Amino acid sequence: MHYNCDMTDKFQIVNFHHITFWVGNAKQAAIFYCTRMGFEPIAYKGLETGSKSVVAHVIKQGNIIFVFKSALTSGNKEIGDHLIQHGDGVRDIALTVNNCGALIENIKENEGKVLKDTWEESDENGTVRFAKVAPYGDTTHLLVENLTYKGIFLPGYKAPIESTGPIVAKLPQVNLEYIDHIVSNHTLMEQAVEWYEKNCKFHKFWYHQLSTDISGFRSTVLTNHSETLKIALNESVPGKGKSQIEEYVEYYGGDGIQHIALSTSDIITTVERLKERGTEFPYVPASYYDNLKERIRHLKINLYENLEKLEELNILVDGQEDGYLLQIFTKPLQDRPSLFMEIIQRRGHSGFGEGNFKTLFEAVERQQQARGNLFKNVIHK
Ligand SMILES: O=C(O)C(=O)Cc1ccc(O)cc1
Ligand SMILES: [Fe+2]
Repeated sequence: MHYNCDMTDKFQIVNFHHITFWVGNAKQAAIFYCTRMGFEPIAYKGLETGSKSVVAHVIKQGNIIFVFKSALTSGNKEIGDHLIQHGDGVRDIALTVNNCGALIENIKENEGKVLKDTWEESDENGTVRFAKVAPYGDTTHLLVENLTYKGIFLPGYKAPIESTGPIVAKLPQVNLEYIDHIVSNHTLMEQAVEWYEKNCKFHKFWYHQLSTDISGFRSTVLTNHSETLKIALNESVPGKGKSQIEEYVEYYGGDGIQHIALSTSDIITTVERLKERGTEFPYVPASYYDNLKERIRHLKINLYENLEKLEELNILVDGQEDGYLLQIFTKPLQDRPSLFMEIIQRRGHSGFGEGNFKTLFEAVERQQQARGNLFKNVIHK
């Protein structure tokens, strides 16, 4: 059956609610993100709260919530298999929706995969309705419809049982504010793009393709009806060698989340403080900054930041007369070259930094080369 009516009447996907990582040791992973990136513990469930099989440490910064989960018992096949396949990584992107039931009905009409039909959970702070769906690979979306909930996170979670300690408390504030966009890597992205278009009623926001001497990729950006939420999907374009998308898919063991872009309203201070905390950023060649002054003039960007400071911190700039954005990637945040973060500041520019794509791509490619995974003249079958 085909719907002609506007499904956005029936449901809306409003925003990112939280991101869940499945990791080998949730306690240690959570403290890594607190120490390196300035998150703070806000909620917990584990043995002490009556959660016998899975532990969850919930950390927050601005509106950004990360949840780290690990198995407490031996023989947890679901989390165990996920770890063998993917290593530590993003399992789920929870989405805030205004009508869980209507979204699930739409997915069923489209024969999209529903992992778990709607259910409700309550505690003394109220009730939340959930459902769980699967867009591609082993990545899932928990749908979260807040019916009456007023607690700190979600039903069943309690206050954290430990703090980050006195030294972390002294570290400078990073001031990350919200999730700007999320990007996934795919062997082939078309099916996943269609999944979001049909099931979530997302529409295409942007499309871009680029190649270097060795490799290339294409990227499709999707957004919801009111354009409050953006996700991008990447796949390789055939080139002379292995692309960073292929490297990711090989090490992650399938399609999955490549980066999460976190926003700040003062990227210079944010990046300085992330560096003080030990977060590492890839190098951007000086030639980028040699050209930047001219590009800024050409694009008629009214740059507020100090150019030398941007160069010192390897922050990139792109935009046009009516607005611009500043962005930087971190290095991968675990041993496998899988997940990294992007830090982004928008000054009146809601698009993607087309003029930075190649520089960002090449900065990752240099790391790929250092890992011994960038070869020319690989024959593609
Ligand atoms: O512009 C952005 O936000 C990007 O994130 C661009 C990008 C995405 C993926 C890559 O592997 C390299 C560059
Ligand atoms: Fe990005």
